[in-house]
Amino acid sequence: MALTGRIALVTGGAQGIGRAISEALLREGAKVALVDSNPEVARECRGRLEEAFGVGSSLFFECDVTDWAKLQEVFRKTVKHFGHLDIAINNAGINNEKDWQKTINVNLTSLIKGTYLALEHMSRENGKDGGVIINVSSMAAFMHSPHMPVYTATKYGVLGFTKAMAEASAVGNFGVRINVLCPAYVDTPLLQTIDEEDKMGRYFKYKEELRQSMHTYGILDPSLIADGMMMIIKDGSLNGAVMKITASKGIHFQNDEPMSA
Ligand SMILES: NC(=O)C1=CN([C@@H]2O[C@H](COP(=O)(O)OP(=O)(O)OC[C@H]3O[C@@H](n4cnc5c(N)ncnc54)[C@H](O)[C@@H]3O)[C@@H](O)[C@H]2O)C=CC1
Ligand SMILES: CCCCC/C=C\C=C\C(=O)C/C=C\C/C=C\CCCC(=O)O
Repeated sequence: MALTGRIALVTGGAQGIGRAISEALLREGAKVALVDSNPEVARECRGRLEEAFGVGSSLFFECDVTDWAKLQEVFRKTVKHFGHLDIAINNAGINNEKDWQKTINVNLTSLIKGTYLALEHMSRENGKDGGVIINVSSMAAFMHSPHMPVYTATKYGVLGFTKAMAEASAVGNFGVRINVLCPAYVDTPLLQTIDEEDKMGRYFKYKEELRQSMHTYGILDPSLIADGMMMIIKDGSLNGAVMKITASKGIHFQNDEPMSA
């Protein structure tokens, strides 16, 4: 997929991984709608992106992805403004083991809603031209960390939902490729939550173990995650792909064993 003139929507786009992919897309000539709930980081991000890529290239929406009506409006306004939608990246995510229901709501429920909204605007079923969706999971979907059980559960959920949806898209001829990305630790403000008792709850006491785990497995640069996303966006053969990105193996794919009866 050539990216000039393509239209992308990125949730959690103003910081960390979301910002890195937004910048990569803009560099290659795409136009990007950035959706973020944090007005401060969004303001800073907006200034930088408009300076670097021009005022018309990006759109900013202050929106909490858990607000269903607002999220619907954001997709509608993006399509109205740019004319259509080609790429949706459901990236917004949090770590909050204390308010764990919020973690499920942001990381899983809202990602499912984001996927359905993206399909509404891209699927051939709705008379649209197709596109690509990337859902952001984590290596936590493969690692069973005892210090982040609900976060881990949401990332397992994202993995399973996305694989099932990819097959639904193939079977239903939606014309939309749906893939999942599973990074290991990435150098973003999310990692700092291990020092926040109100986010870690009963697992706060394990923060040194988590720090040690980061040391053991390494911490990736967000630009590498953006590189992986760009590979998925550009490779038209990928649907249902599970891309892992780790310090030890770099960008690689998970291959499931075929099920036997
Ligand atoms: N940083 C890491 O080590 C890893 C992160 N991930 C996943 O990557 C995704 C992005 O994470 P990071 O960039 O690291 O986090 P981050 O905390 O640096 O950035 C997340 C962005 O999402 C926004 N956001 C959070 N809740 C939101 C909501 N309810 N509605 C709208 N926007 C919201 C934040 O304001 C922020 O701008 C998450 O899904 C995370 O679980 C996956 C593997 C590793
Ligand atoms: C509740 C505690 C959270 C603390 C850290 C915050 C965010 C973590 C984000 C992740 O998604 C990272 C998850 C897992 C990575 C773990 C190991 C990767 C090892 C991969 C390898 O090299 O084999």
